[in-house]
Amino acid sequence: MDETVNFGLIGLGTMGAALALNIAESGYPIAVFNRTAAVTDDFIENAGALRPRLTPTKSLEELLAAISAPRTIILMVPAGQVVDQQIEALAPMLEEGDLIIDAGNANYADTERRVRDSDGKPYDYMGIGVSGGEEGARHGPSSMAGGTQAQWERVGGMLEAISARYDGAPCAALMGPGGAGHFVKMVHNGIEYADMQMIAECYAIMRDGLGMEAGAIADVFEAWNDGPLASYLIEISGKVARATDPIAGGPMLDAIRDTAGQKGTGRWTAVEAQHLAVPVPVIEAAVAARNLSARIEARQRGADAFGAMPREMQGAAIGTELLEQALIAGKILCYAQGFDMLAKAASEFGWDLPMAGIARIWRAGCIIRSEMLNDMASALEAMPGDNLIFAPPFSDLLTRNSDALRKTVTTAISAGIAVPALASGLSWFDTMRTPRTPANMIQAQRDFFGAHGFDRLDGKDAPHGPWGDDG
Ligand SMILES: NC(=O)C1=CN([C@@H]2O[C@H](COP(=O)(O)OP(=O)(O)OC[C@H]3O[C@@H](n4cnc5c(N)ncnc54)[C@H](OP(=O)(O)O)[C@@H]3O)[C@@H](O)[C@H]2O)C=CC1
Ligand SMILES: O=C(CO)[C@H](O)[C@H](O)COP(=O)(O)O
Repeated sequence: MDETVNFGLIGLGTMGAALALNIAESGYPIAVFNRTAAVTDDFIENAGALRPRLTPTKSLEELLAAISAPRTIILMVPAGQVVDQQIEALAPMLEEGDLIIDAGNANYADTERRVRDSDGKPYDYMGIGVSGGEEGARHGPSSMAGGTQAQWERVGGMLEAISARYDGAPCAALMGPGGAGHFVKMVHNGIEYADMQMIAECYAIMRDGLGMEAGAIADVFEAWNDGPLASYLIEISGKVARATDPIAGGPMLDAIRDTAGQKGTGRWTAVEAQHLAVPVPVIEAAVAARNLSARIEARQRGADAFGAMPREMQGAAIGTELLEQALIAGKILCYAQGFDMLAKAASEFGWDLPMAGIARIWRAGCIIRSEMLNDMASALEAMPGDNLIFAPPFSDLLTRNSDALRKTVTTAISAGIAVPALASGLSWFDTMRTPRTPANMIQAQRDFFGAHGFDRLDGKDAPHGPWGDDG
């Protein structure tokens, strides 16, 4: 084994520490640096058998001195200014052939800018999206690389070596140039928000509508994890529902405040979707739901002013089998929107995004990993450029399960259980099967107040309405 240190990593937080151990374990000795030196000391002390492959350093100068050319320095720090500060601090000390990789969650536009800024400088720059949380980073993440083919050839071997595997295939691939890797990771996180929100809405129906205890809800998630919904997020939802509060006893879930945090990747997805004019309402609903969850005082005020929701669900309106079918339909609609967004970005930015390849590297390692992604990879391969809802087996699954989604949404809404993600998915699906929408009214209104014109159905050249003095 070659023990030359060619890699360095800055930021030994949750992800950086796990990634450094994974890289070392996969056969790549690595030097590490952390702003707070005590964290580096702890990290090294707890590195066990991997200790000889790890070089602790106490300054950026020491870090760079510990790495031999060709030097690759991985940043695993919070997005935004911190990344820029690290690049600024490193840049004067870098030499021809050095490569900086931002492996955190960066906004793809920042990555594009940083790649442009590296032009004419001695160092190269790559943005790589890494998913899988702490466990994935330690034992096998899914990595979405942005960069040139030459850059991929330089670091792809290492990324594949540390990655998760699905049927032996590594979950790491080159997405395209510049910010493409971070764009794909951003959409992954948007889908993650939507997946999580739809699961939470099913939990709300079980808890508030069906009056089920956490243990019974855990049973349902565990059963679902043996069916078409089998996925990491369903698996951990079962574990979460099963867990007992070590402090007060009782279900852990019941002790957790209902305000969802967020670091911004879901919001970036919604904002970028608007820039691209691509409809991703399930993701947008999931972001809005997190924002609303944070307004805990306003929600209490609303309950006091207008009466608390939800109401009890009447009769045995829906069962958990129907709920499972609804979630199957919702999940397909959400992924169809996410892949649609990727396709739009590819055509807008001139990226040759490997659509089926993206589904393939999401099959293991990442937070949204699921069995369904295997079929999605085949569908995207068989019908490139088409929306997933039209590709068997998803068209068949939607035909079979969309009525359950409708019944679930209408029943939940009748009981005042908010199901924004499931409902948005359904409305998107309904619109996708409506040959004549009410947009003719919008066009008439726009023409009335702004003389914006419209197309006539009969093709005649008369682009304005008879609005007279009112218009
Ligand atoms: N946690 C997760 O599940 C995932 C996170 N990510 C992304 O990975 C990146 C790191 O996240 P995570 O490991 O969770 O974060 P943590 O908060 O656990 O760690 C942050 C790291 O960045 C360092 N750091 C913070 N601020 C500065 C600064 N101003 N200057 C220098 N170093 C700084 C910290 O050093 P110090 O010890 O001195 O504070 C620490 O090493 C983020 O971009 C995140 O979005 C990606 C996928 C999953
Ligand atoms: O990238 C991730 C998973 O894929 C991170 O865990 C990220 O922090 C999740 O986003 P948020 O904190 O906004 O829920």
